[in-house]
Amino acid sequence: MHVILSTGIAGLTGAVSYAIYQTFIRPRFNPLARLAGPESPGLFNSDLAPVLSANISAQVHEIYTNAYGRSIRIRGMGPWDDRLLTLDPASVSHVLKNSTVYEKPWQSRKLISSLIGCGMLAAEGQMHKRQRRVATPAFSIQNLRALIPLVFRKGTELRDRWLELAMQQPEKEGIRLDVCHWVSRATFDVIGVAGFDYQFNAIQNEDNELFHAYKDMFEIGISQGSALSTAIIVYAPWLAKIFPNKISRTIDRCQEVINRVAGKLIQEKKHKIEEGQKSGVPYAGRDLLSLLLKSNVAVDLPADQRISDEDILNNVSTFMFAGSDTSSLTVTWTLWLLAQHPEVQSRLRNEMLAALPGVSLNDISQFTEDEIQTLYNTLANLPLLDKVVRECIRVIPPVHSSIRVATQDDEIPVDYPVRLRDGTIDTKKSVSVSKGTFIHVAVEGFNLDKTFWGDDAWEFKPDRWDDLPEAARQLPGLFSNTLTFSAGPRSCIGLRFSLIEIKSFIYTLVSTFVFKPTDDKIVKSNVVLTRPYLSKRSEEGSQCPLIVIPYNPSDSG
Ligand code: HEM
Repeated sequence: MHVILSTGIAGLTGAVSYAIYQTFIRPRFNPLARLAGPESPGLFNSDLAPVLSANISAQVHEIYTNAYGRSIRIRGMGPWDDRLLTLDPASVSHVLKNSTVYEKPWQSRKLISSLIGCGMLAAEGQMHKRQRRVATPAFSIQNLRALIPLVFRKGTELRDRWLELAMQQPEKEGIRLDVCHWVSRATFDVIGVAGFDYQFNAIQNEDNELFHAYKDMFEIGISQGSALSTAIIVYAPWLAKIFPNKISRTIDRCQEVINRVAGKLIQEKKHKIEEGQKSGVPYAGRDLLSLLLKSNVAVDLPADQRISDEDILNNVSTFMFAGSDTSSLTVTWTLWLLAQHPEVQSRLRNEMLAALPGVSLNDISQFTEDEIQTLYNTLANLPLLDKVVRECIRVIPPVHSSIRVATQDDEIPVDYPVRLRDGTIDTKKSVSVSKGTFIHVAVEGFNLDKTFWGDDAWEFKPDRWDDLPEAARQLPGLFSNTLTFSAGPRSCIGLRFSLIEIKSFIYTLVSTFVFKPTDDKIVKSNVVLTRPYLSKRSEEGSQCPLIVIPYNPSDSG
C-alpha cells in the first residue's frame, strides 16, 4: 500500500513538474517569445479564433501588421504554444518552398488519413514524393484537355436541371436556388467521371451508394461542434475501437463502401491496362485513375518509385476530397459576387455571348472533340472571364489558411523589419524558430493585404488585373500571385483542372441565367474551407441561396 502511494505521489509530482516546465519555463526559451504579438489576457486564451475567422480575419491581419509588423507571435492552444503568423512574402516563400523542413502537422495528417487514407494531402517525405511523381503526368495540359468535354457535359446538365425547375414556376420571375448545394452536386459528378470514370449522377438524384459514402465521410471532416470526436480520431483512435460512437461507425461504414466499390474499379482498370499491354492496343482510359495506374507501370519509372494499389485508392479519394468542394465553392462564390455586382455580371455575359455567337450548348454530345476544344480555347482567352475568376479566387480563397510545423531549428528570412516585444527592431534579417514551432500561412491574409494590392484590396474589382501594383506582382503563389493554390512542392496539383471546371461552369451558367441576391444576408465561415452560411442561421448548414432567372436577350440584364 505504502509503495503504491509513494509511486503515485512520485508520478503526480513528475506530471505536475512537467506541466509547469512546459507551460511556464520552456516558452521562455522559445525564440518566438521575443517577437511582438498580441498580449493574451488569460492563461488559456488563444489568438486562433480571430486569426482564423473568415468574417474578421482581414481586419485582424491589418490591425496586427500595423501593431506588430509582419512576423507576429500568436498564441495557439495555451502559453506553451507560441506560433509564428507570417505576413512577410520572403518568409512564406521560404516555408512553402522548403517542404521537407516545414511539414504539415501530424495531427492534421492523422485526421485526413483516418478519413480518406494517406494520399497526397496527408503523406510526407519519400512517400509523398513517390505519390506526387506518379500523379503528375495525369494532370498534364494534354491529359486535362481530354476532360474538357465531360466538364461541359456536366455543366450543361446542371443548367438543364435549373431550366426545368424554372419552368415549373413560370408565373414567378426566377427561382430561389441554393446554388452552393447544386453546384456541389455537379462538381462531385465531374470529379467522379474525371477521377475514376464513375457516374454518381448526383445532379439527377443523390441516391448513389458511393456518393453517400464520400459525402458522409467528408461531412465528418467538416462537421462543426464535434471537437471531442475529432480529438478521439487524432489522439486516441483506439478508444473509438473499444467504444464505437456514431462517428466511428460512419467512418467504418463509408470506408467499407469506398474500399469495395472503388477497389473493384481499380482492379477492373488494372485488368484493362494489362490486357492492353498484352494485345499491343493500349487501354484508352483518360480518367485520373487510369492515368495514375498507367503512370505507375510506366517502363521508365524505377521499381522503388512505384506506389501500391492502396496508395492509388487513397489518392483517388484525395482528389474527391481536395477537388470537389474547393471547385464548387469557387463557382458558388463567383456567382454570389456577380449577384452583388450586376454591372460586372452583365459585362461578363455580353463578353461571352459576343465571343461565341450562335453557340448553343444544347447538343454538346454532337460536338466533335475539336469543336469543344475550340470552344474552350475561346473561353479560356476571354479577358473579363479571366479577370473575374482571378479576382474571385483572390478575394474568397476556399482554403483560408494553412499550417506547417518546423521539423528542425531554422532561420526564416524576412523582407520586412522584425519587431520585438520590447518595441525595438531586431537587427538580424530573419526570424529564429525552434523545432516543433507551428507556422501559420495566411492565404487570405496575403490575398487581401492592402500593402501589396492597394487600398481597395478587400473589394471585388476584376479590372484591377489590367494593372496590378508592382508589389502584388512580386508576391509568391502558384497562380496569379495569390496563395489560393499555395506555392512550392506541396502546392495544388489540381490547379489546371479546377480552372477548366470553373471557367466552363461560369460560361454555361452565366450565359443562360441572371443571378440576383435574395434578402438573406450571407456570411463566410471557415469549416475546413470558406463556406457560405445564412447570417445567424449557421445551424441550417452551408448554403447560398440566389434568385436565378433564365436570361432573356431582349431584357437589358
Ligand atoms: C478552386 C479549386 C482548388 C483550390 C482553391 C485548391 C487549393 C489547394 C491548396 C491551397 C492546397 C495546399 C494545401 C495545404 O498546403 O495545406 C492544395 C493541395 C492539393 N490539391 Fe487543390 N485546390 C483546388 C482544386 C483541386 C482539384 C480539382 C484537385 C484534384 C483533382 C486538387 C488536388 C489537390 C491535391 C492532391 C493537393 C495536395 C498536393 C500535395 O500535397 O502534393 N485540388 N489545393
